Amino acid sequence: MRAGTCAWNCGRGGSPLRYANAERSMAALRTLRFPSCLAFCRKHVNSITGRSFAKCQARFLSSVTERDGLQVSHNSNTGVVTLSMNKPPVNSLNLEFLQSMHKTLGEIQDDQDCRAVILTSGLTNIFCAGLDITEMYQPDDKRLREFWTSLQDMWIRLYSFPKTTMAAITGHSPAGGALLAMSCDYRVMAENFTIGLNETKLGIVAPTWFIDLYVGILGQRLSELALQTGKLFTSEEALKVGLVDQVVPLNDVIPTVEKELSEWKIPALARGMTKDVLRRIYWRKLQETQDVDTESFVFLIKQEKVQQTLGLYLQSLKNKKK
Ligand SMILES: CCCCCC/C=C\CC(=O)SCCNC(=O)CCNC(=O)[C@H](O)C(C)(C)COP(=O)(O)OP(=O)(O)OC[C@H]1O[C@@H](n2cnc3c(N)ncnc32)[C@H](O)[C@@H]1OP(=O)(O)O
Repeated sequence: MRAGTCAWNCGRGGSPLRYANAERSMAALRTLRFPSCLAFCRKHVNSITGRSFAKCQARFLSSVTERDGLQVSHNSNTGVVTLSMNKPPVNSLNLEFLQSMHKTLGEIQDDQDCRAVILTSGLTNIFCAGLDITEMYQPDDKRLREFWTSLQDMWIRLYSFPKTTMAAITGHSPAGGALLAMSCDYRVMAENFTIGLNETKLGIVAPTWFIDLYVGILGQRLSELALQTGKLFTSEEALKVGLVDQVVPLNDVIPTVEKELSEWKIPALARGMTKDVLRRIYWRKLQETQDVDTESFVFLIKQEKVQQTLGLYLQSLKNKKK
């Protein structure tokens, strides 16, 4: 955009009004320098493009990038980044996906224009199916270690994220999927799905740092029952026990999160420091014992009994279709 002309190309400030370019030129909104032209342009955009001003504005105020199974859309009007998991069929967390999430969260953390993140899914009916079971079944030793370290790193980054994080849980969210949601500051879930730590059903054990989160949210007694039985809570049950903060119809999940975010008008430093005080004991505990945690994971996963049960569980997922 030429300095001295209206960002909307409305003609004020020197350049001629170019109706045909009006919609395109709204991209310049990001560097809006003549806010007084807004009302004028609003009128013209409506009559020129036939699209609503709000729609055009939302489109051009957002930048969307897609990479390695993640879609990142940045709304520069609100400062909210929507991080959408988009790895069919079920957003299972494999090594590469975990690395991609870790890297992307790092970039969002450094983005000065971002004040909050919505973590959601681009897939129908699934938020995240948890860890990719194929990473743990008949694994390669080196990759297994790398996989677990990537999960630890990603979790530490998400859980200690200084900006506000909200989970828009638009589908099922077992085990590692529940961990993602629980690591956010607020959770809105769609009706009629399930969430919870069901590890025992797969013959595996949720690590201490998963359990710590559960106990923090559900309390000791309920966690004992739910963890031992590998319970998956329905959305409605999850709301009752406080595992999620709101349950709404599917189409209302994102708008509800956006509304909630707009109501969190809290001074960023105070909110961020408070979160840090509450959470650092947990992520630091893992950070200080990452190697031991990895070795204990590898040891357990390689047990013959664990491998057998994982194999059967994988098979039962595949047999579902038959
Ligand atoms: C011992 C040391 C400590 C270990 C600590 C581990 C910590 C966390 C563990 C985990 O997160 S383990 C993963 C737990 N997840 C689950 O139990 C979910 C399993 N999946 C489902 O229940 C269902 O797939 C679903 C998510 C409810 C979706 O159902 P839908 O009917 O829509 O889709 P499916 O037909 O069942 O699945 C499609 C396709 O995806 C494969 N798949 C599903 N989940 C996983 C997964 N977690 N990992 C790898 N692959 C998965 C499924 O087998 C199907 O494959 P194909 O048959 O199409 O090849």
